[in-house]
Amino acid sequence: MEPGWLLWGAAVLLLLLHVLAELSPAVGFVLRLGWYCLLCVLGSLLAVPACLLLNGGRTVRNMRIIKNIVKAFKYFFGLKFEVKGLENFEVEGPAIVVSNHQSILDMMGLMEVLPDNCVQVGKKELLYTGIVGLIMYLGGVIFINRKSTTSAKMVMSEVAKTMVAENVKVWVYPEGTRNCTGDFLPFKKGAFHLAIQAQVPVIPVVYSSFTSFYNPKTKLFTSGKIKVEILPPIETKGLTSDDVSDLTDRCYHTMRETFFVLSGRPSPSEQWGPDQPDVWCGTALLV
Ligand SMILES: CCCCC/C=C\C/C=C\CCCCCCCC(=O)SCCNC(=O)CCNC(=O)[C@H](O)C(C)(C)COP(=O)(O)OP(=O)(O)OC[C@H]1O[C@@H](n2cnc3c(N)ncnc32)[C@H](O)[C@@H]1OP(=O)(O)O
Ligand SMILES: CCCCCCCC/C=C\CCCCCCCC(=O)OC[C@@H](O)COP(=O)(O)O
Repeated sequence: MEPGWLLWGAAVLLLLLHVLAELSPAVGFVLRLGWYCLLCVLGSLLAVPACLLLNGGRTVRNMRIIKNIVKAFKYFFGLKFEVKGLENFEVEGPAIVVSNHQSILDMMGLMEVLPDNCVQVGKKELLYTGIVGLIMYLGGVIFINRKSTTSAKMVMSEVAKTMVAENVKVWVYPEGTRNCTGDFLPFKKGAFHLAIQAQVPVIPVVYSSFTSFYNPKTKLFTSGKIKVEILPPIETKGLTSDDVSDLTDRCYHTMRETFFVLSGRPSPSEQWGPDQPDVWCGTALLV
């Protein structure tokens, strides 16, 4: 087929998709989410050779390459980030970063603020998403098996040693799963065990609620603004395993309070629970 016809075909297809998306929010939602996944695949196709050529294999240095590519994604979706407190990342040495996790779109918010030398903890299933899994592996993502507490704890304990030896920050989503309910899930304690075992500070990062522009239940995915706040580090020097619960609670309450402020919603004490408890925030692929 002639290239001219191909271009015409692509233009007509894009126009059709655009009209469909405008006519039906559900179609628009699926198309936008599909486009996001396609961007992740295309970005990975670009990043994998760059990471291999420039850094030779699996290393946290690859996160810079990944970050620079992913930071461009927001323009395709009309998303704006307003970031406060970046200076709080400037701690000497390693740290545990904890943040709320609403959707697979969080990847964009993550890369918007990701400090140097920082890797994320992710579920091992992500490793099997083809080229996207490969780029995560090359970026140094630490994969855990959520179906085995013993194995997840062993991996985390190993991380406590290596992050100090290699001066790396580790980003954990303490809710342990995506949650787009407009509130927080209870925090799991792995991140806080890790911080105390390594005697490194915890840096909380809060993203405002996505529910005004992204809601899988109502098939909403439009442009929007996300407020991000990096809170001051919480020291763990001298804390022991007895302090894990207190540290977890402290982070949870500070972050949840900040979440409601950033989201322009009444403070937690004035309301109860999630506003849409059964909102599911994912794609079937990422089970
Ligand atoms: C260029 C284009 C690129 C395109 C884009 C692609 C890629 C970009 C690259 C990188 C970005 C990657 C982003 C990845 C995001 C991934 C997000 C996720 O996958 S979130 C899901 C996975 N993460 C987590 O689950 C972390 C949070 N979970 C925990 O911390 C858990 O505690 C756990 C360690 C996983 C264990 O969980 P489990 O449910 O099995 O058990 P419990 O939490 O109930 O704990 C049981 C018990 O054990 C105690 N505990 C926990 N951890 C420890 C520990 N380390 N040491 C000792 N004890 C531990 C815990 O306190 C409980 O005891 P108790 O009840 O007595 O308190
Ligand atoms: C050979 C297999 C081919 C599969 C191709 C899959 C292509 C997938 C393409 C793009 C996927 C975008 C990946 C973005 C990564 C987002 C990470 C993420 O947010 O994972 C969710 C995880 O935190 C929690 O999972 P659950 O909420 O518990 O579930």
